[in-house]
Amino acid sequence: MDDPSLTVRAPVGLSALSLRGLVKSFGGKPAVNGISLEVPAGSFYGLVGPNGAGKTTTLSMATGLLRPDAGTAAVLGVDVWANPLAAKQILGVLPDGVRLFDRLTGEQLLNYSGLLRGLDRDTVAQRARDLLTAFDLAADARTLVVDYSAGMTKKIALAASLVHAPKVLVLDEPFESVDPISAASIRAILTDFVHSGGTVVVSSHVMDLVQRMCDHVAVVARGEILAAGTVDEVRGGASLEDRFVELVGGPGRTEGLSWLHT
Ligand SMILES: Nc1ncnc2c1ncn2[C@@H]1O[C@H](COP(=O)(O)OP(=O)(O)OP(=O)(O)O)[C@@H](O)[C@H]1O
Repeated sequence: MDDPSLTVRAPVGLSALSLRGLVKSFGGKPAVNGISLEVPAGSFYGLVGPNGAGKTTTLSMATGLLRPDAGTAAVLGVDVWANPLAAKQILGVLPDGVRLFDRLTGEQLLNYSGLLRGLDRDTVAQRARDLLTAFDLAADARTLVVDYSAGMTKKIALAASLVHAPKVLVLDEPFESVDPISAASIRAILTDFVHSGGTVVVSSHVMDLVQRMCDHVAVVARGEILAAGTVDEVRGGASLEDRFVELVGGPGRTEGLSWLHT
């Protein structure tokens, strides 16, 4: 953290997200194989792993979107599956492959999301305007979400996940399809959120971004956690990217594609 005065105000020792022994199989094939993870309150936590590692499956179980075969998930001590309404009040979620009510305009979608969360009309209208401005979508507030680009859709979904002022944000690939200027402003919004006492968990494939942005990281592969801790602990003096490759295994073989050579 750049400014030492911006200390995290979360209760000491309380996990923002506590995953214990999460298991999920699809058609008998294990996707998540007993994942346990403690995300400290006030941390900016990165979840990295190769394609198909089980990141989305884990985050879906952690946020009440996919029922685990076994294991538990709790947000700030509230069990996500035993007490879903209370958990969802303190959680903001950007799911993978965002499915939105895309026949609404961006502004209507934010208003709808806020009203669903029980906010009053005036509060929600003000927050919707603030979020549209913060995500550089004010000019497209009256455009249908179905007509948004992929990056704009990601941004409006992220804005919708914030409208009820959650305490813990779980974001699956928030930077995918987002241009560099928007990515920088999203990073600033998330960093500010953490500095004010919130917790952010992001999955990402971009190691450099995770190394710069996050203070903690977990490396997932084949449905298991290979390493977890502060970014410095996990990378152990190397770059996160080199450490990732070392943990997960090197690049695949390309010899079989000789027919592609010109
Ligand atoms: N609904 C589903 N039905 C069947 N198999 C699934 C389903 N969802 C995920 N899987 C399988 O579970 C495994 C983990 O997938 P998951 O989407 O969690 O990985 P990921 O780490 O998020 O990958 P990526 O980085 O490519 O998004 C994969 O083998 C995937 O094929």
